[in-house]
Amino acid sequence: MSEQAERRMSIERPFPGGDDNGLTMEVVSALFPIFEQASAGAIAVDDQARITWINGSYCELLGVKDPATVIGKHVTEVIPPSRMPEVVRNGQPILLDIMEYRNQQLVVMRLPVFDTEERVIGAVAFVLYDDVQPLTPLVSKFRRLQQDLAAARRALARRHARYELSDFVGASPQALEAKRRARLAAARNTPVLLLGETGTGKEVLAQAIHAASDRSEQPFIAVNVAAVPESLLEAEFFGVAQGAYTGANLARDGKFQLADGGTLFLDEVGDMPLPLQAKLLRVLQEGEVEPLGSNRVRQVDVRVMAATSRDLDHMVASGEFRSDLYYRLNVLQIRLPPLRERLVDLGVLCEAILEDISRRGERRTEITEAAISLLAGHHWPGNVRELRNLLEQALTLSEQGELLDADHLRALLPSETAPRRLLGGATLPVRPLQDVVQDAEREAIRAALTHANGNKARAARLLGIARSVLYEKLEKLS
Ligand SMILES: Nc1ncnc2c1ncn2[C@@H]1O[C@H](COP(=O)(O)OP(=O)(O)OP(=O)(O)O)[C@@H](O)[C@H]1O
Repeated sequence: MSEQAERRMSIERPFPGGDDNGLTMEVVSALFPIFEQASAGAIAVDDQARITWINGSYCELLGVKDPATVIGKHVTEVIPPSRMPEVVRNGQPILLDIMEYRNQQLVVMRLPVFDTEERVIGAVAFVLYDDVQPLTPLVSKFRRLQQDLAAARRALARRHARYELSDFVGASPQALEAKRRARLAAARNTPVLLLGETGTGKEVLAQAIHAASDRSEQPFIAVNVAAVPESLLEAEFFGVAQGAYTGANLARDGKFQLADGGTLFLDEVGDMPLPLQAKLLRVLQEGEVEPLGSNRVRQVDVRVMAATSRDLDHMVASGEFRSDLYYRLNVLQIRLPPLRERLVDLGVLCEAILEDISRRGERRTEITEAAISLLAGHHWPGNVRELRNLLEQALTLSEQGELLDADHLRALLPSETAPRRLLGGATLPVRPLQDVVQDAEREAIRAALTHANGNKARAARLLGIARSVLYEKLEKLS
C-alpha cells in the first residue's frame, strides 16, 4: 500500500462498526477525506440513521457548538429535513439534492455505506454547496431545456389529431352512415375521400379516422390546398433542399416528410392545379418525394386522406381533375350530409356545441325547443361551422341567461327565417307545391350566392347546376 493510501486509511473512521477488509469500506475511507475537505460539511450516520460523526464545518453551518452534543442522536432531530433515514433504509444514494435548512438552500449528496455482506451499515452525506448560487447557470440551462421540451411537446401535440369519432355528433341515418364508414376507414390503411359542403365536418372525421387507426401515435398533418399560393404549393408539399433558389436558404421539410409514418389530410384537393396533381400522383404511386432543388428522393410512408366541397366527378369529366389521381384518392368514399338534410341532429349538435363552449370557460347554457325550431328554418350554407359560430355569437350577446331562446337567435338569422318543427310535417303550412319548390329554390340560390361571395359560376357549381340554368332561374325568381 502506498504511503499516501496508508495515510488515508489511518484517518479516524466514521464507521467503527464496518469491516476493515471490505472493499466498500476501503473505497469510502479513501475517498472520504477528499470529499470532506472539498465540501462545506460532512456527516455520517449508522444503520439506524443515528449520527456517528460530524465535521467542524457542518457543525458551523448548523450552528452546533459542540459536536459531542449531537453524536448518537437521530439525524432528523438535528437536521429535520435530512433524507439520510431514506438512504439507510433502501440503500440507494441521492447523488444531488437541494435541502432547505433554516432559510439556507444546501446542495447535498448522500451515499449509503455497505459491509462485506452488502448490508447497509450507515450513510455519509456531504454539503457540496451551502448556497445554490454556483449552480445558477446549470439550473437556468435546465429550465431553458425544460421550456424547449414543453414547447416541442406542444408543437407535437398540434400535429396529432384533436378529434375522436365520438366528437362527430349526429344520430340521423346520414350521420350514422358517415360514422360507420369512418370506422371502416380506421381499420384499413387505404386512401379516404371525404365529400361534403364546407363546415360539414370533413376534417373532424379525417382526424377521428386517424385517431382510431394504427397510425394514431404518428403525426396528423393537414394542408388546405386552396389556402396556399399556387407558386408555393410544391415546396409546401415536398420540401426544399438546402441551397435551392438562392443558394442561401436552409433545407425545409414538406408536408409529406412531416407526415411520414402518419396521415396527410389534403383539404380542398379539388383546388389543386393540374401540374401538382401529376406530382402528387407520382408520390402516391411510388411512395417517394423529391424536395425542390434536390436530385435525391426520400421514401415516405404516408396515408393520404383528401376532402373537397367541389363536384370531383364533374371536374374529372371536364378535365379539371386528373382521373387517375381521382381513382387513387377515391378508394373509400365518405359523404358528409349538409346540415339542412339532417335537421333532426340540430338538437344534439346544439347541446354538444354549448357543452364544448362551456368547457372552454363560458357559462353553461341550455337551448329551448323554440330556439331549435327557429334554427331548423335556416338553410345553413356554412353547416355545423356556421351553427357553432352562431351559438358563440348568441352567447356573447345574451346577458347572463342560462337559457338560449328563439329571441336570442332571431337577430342573428336572415330575417325571413321561420320556425320549423323537426318531427312530422303536420306543423308546416299547406301550400301549393309549386310555391314551396320556388321558395326552396330561392333560398338555395341565395345561400349559394352568399357562400360564393356573389360569384355566379361558383354558386352554380355549389348548386350542382349549369351557369346558364342559374341565370335562367335568377331571372324567373326575381
Ligand atoms: N358532426 C359534427 N359534430 C360536431 N362538430 C362538428 C361536426 N361537423 C362539423 N363540426 C364542427 O364544425 C367545424 C367545422 O368542421 P370541419 O373543419 O371538419 O369542416 P370541413 O367540412 O372540413 O369544412 P371545410 O370544407 O370548410 O374545411 C368544426 O369546428 C367542428 O367542431
